[in-house]
Amino acid sequence: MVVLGQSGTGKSYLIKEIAKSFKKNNEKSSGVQVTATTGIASVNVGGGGGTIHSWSGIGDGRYSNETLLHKLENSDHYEVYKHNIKSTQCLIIDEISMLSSKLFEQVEYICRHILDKSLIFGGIQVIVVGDFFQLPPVPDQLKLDSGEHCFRSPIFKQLFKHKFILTNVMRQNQEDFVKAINDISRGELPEDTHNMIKSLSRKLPPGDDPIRLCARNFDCEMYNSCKLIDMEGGEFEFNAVDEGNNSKLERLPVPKHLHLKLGCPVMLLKNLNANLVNGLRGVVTSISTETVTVNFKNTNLKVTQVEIKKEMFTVYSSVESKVIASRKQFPLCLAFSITIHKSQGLTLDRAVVDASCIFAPGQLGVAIGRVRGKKVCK
Ligand SMILES: Nc1ncnc2c1ncn2[C@@H]1O[C@H](COP(=O)(O)OP(=O)(O)OP(=O)(O)O)[C@@H](O)[C@H]1O
Repeated sequence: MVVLGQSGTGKSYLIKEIAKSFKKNNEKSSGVQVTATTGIASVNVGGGGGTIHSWSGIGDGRYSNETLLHKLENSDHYEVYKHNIKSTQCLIIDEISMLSSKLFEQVEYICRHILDKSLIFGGIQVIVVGDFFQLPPVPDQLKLDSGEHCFRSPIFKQLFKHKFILTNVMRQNQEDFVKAINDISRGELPEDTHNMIKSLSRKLPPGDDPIRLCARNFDCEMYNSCKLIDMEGGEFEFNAVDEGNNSKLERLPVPKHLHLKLGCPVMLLKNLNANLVNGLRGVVTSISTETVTVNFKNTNLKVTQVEIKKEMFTVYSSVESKVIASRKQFPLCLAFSITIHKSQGLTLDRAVVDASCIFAPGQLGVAIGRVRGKKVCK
C-alpha cells in the first residue's frame, strides 16, 4: 500500500496509529516494523525499527545484492538483520521519497531471497509513506546509485496496487500558508504565493533562538561558526584522525575540525542505536578529551544525558570493493543551523529559512512546511 499526501497531512501520525492498533490487536506485535529513510524520521514515527538501512542491513548501500545476501546468510554480525527480516510480516517505510530505486530493489532482493523466492519482498506486506514532491534520493556515484526515485522501479509498480492520498493538512491551518507550501512544492509560483512568501521576510516575534534551515552544508557551517564565536565561554577544538584518500573525505558529513562550547546546540551524525540516531539534536553539557556529553532533551530517550565517544566514519567505493578513506571523530556537528535535508519529516517551533542556494526539487517546500504557521517562519 502507498500512502501519499503533502507535507503536514499526518502521514507519520497515521503510521504511529497503524502500529499502535497493530500492537493492540496482535500479540505478535513485533510482526510490524516501522522504519524510515532517515534516522531522525525513524525516531519521529517511533516504533523502534530504526532506518530501513539499519533494519535490513543494507547500511549505506555499499555492497552488491549478492555480497549482502552472502553476509546475511553467513556472517554472525548480520544475524540481527536476518532475524529482522524473518520476524516481519508488515514493513512500514516513512519518507519514501528519499529511498532510491537501487536501495528499494536491494531491500526487496534480500527479503525475497531470505524468505520466499516466489514472492515480491518474500511475502512481507509493505506500506510506503511519503510525498514525492519532497526531497528526492541523494545520488552516490561511488556506490553506483544514480538517485532515481523508487517509483521508477518495475517492482514498485508490481507491488503496490493500492494508493491512498491524505488531503487535509494538519500541521498548519492558515489557508494561504498551506496553499503556498503546496504551490512551492510543485514548483509553481502564482502571484498570491509570491506575495505571501515575500511577506515572511521580516523579523520573527521575540522568543527562543530559531533554528536556521539552509540548503547546503557549506551555508550551515558558515552560520554555525559565526554563532559559536558569538557564544560566551571557552572553545574546545577536536581534530579528526584521517586515513586514506583525503579528497574523498570531503564527502563525509563529520567535520575535520570540530569546535564546541558548553551549551552549544549539536546534531548527531551517526545512528548509534535505534534511539540515538543521525539527525538528533541536543545541547553540549560537558566536554573532555575522550567524551562529549550531550543532553538530548525533548526526545523520547529515557536517559537524555548521553556520553558520546569518537566514532569511525568510512568512505567505501563499490567500484573498488573497499574502504578508500576513513575519519575518526566525535559524530557531532554544530546545530544552530541544519540542512533542509536533515529537517524533512520534522515539525519545528520556529525556523528561519535561508532560501538563497536551493538546489534540489522540493527543497524550499520542505523547509517552509516544517513550522505550524507563518508567524513562526521567516
Ligand atoms: N489526525 C491527527 N490529529 C491530530 N493531530 C495530527 C493528526 N495528524 C497529524 N497531526 C499533527 O500534525 C503535525 C504534522 O503531522 P505529520 O508529521 O504526521 O505530517 P506528515 O504528513 O508526516 O508531514 P511531513 O510530510 O512533513 O513529514 C504533527 O504535529 C501531528 O501531531
